[in-house]
Amino acid sequence: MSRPFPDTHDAHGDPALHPWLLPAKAFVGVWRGRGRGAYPTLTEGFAYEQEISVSHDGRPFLHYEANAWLIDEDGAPLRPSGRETGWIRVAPDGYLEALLSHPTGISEIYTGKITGAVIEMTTTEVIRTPLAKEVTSGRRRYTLDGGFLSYEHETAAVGQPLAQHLSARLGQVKPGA
Ligand code: HEM
Repeated sequence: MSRPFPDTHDAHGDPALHPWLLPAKAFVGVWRGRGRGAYPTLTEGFAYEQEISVSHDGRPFLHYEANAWLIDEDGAPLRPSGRETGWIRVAPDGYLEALLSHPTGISEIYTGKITGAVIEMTTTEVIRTPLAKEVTSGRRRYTLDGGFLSYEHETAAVGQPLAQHLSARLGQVKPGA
């Protein structure tokens, strides 16, 4: 039985996007594309594909979900990789706060700002379970440009200061595609 109030990836349909989320309107949808990763502790970089979903149910928050898998040089999937899920809240002036949770025992709280087609956000707190790797902070910048969502993600972890971990460019997946 389907739920009576499912999330939608449509920022223009029913339910209407809550007015507080208007600064984030263009980010709502399903995005899919490729990225590259590295970290000072890793001997080599890696390539990945990722799908990011940003949806809403008419209330003043967005549901964010991202799934990534490593790929070889031909783009063939190798194995599942980073996943995260969480919630994004936005104020009418573009102030943004996000709670993102990872299966690796890490929860990040970000605050930031949406300025036109750019989201910039930095962690105020990272909470870890006893088994988690030592991740202490993060910084992300998402940019919309010509129907593509690109982002850069830096993280401070395992004794390293903030350093680039991920960089990707995703295209919008049209409904029904
Ligand atoms: C697209 C999402 C992501 C992908 C594809 C990805 C991929 C990887 C890969 C391939 C590694 C090397 C170890 C391994 O093979 O598992 C790694 C390590 C690591 N990643 Fe990510 N990652 C992602 C997101 C994240 C996020 C969101 C964080 C932090 C919150 C993070 C923190 C780390 C840390 C701390 C390490 C270990 C570094 C070390 O111990 O040397 N990753 N990641």
